[in-house]
Amino acid sequence: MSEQELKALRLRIDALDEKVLELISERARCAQEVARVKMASLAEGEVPVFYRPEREAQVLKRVMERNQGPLGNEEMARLFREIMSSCLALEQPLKVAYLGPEGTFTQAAAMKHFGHAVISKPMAAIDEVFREVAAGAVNFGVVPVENSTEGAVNHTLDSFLEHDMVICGEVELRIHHHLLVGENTKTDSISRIYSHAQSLAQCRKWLDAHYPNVERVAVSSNAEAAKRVKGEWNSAAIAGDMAAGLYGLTRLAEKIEDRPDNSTRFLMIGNQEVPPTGDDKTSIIVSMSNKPGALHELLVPFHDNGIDLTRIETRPSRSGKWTYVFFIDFVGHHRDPLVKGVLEKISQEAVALKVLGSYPKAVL
Ligand SMILES: C=C(O[C@@H]1C=C(C(=O)O)C=C[C@H]1O)C(=O)O
Repeated sequence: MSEQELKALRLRIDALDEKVLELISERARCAQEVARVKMASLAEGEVPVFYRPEREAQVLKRVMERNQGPLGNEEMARLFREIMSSCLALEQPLKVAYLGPEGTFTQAAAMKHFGHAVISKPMAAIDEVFREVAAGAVNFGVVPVENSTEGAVNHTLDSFLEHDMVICGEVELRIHHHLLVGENTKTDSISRIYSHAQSLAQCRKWLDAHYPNVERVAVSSNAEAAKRVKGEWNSAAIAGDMAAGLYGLTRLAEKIEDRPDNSTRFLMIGNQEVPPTGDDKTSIIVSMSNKPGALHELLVPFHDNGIDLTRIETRPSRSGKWTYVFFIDFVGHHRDPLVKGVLEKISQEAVALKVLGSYPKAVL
């Protein structure tokens, strides 16, 4: 390509950037106007709600539907995600607590869902994320809930039994694990591998094949594992991209998860009910009396009404030995007439039924 051609193209890009800049600024001014209208229409003593997850889901979907390429739908939506995040921060920056420390996949999930213009706060444990939201110190919390290889994150499910929380969103993240070492690590004499128990389990076969006799040490998070190896000579960590970058570690092996589609689903928890978007999911907790056919009775109304169950999980109820609660996710919003009918039917048979929340299906 000639210098001339290149110069002309760069001039075109400069001109387009000017337009993009002007349009983004116009959009941001519009969002400021939205904030003004929201404030003006408040009743006496009412707290304004700036963040509207149902609206954001619709904006992203529209972008993906209209996108003509050459950028892919996900890539385009990711750019718009960040624009919205910055626009919302002009209205009011969101405060978000997540399972830390910095560099966890939960932090990456928080950024994927809310964008980077939030004030984020790492917490040491899942339960602390719940408590931080309950105390009103942050607007939302982000916690992992299930992994496609390893199943439920029990701490999260159990925390829902102890706290009154509303689920306001979900996000799915592809999880790639790497074997990481620090600059002082003697790579031929690794005697210990640190990671979160979930991550060790997600890489079990790879570890059995490559490091069968090395001690596997479970720590509170894979970011914590990454932090530890920095100062140790004979240890490695299993963690993801964010932690590797944050602690300046070298990758001895990449993408060592046993299943290539290894993904984790995260939930956004808060106090805000989310209105229907037309493409929603609902999560409930149900406890049934311990009698024959109880689970069947619970499932029949879903089947009869053609409601798609996406997940069912059983946990000890904590209120009696050998009694259980069911965590159920299904497609639909609790305000949909069909879903309302199903929930009424179940509550007639159940010992207890709690709707944890209805929220837009993950867009990204
Ligand atoms: C602008 C609004 O407020 C926020 C910002 C949005 C945006 O930038 O598009 C969308 C929803 C809200 O989280 C709105 O409610 O429309």
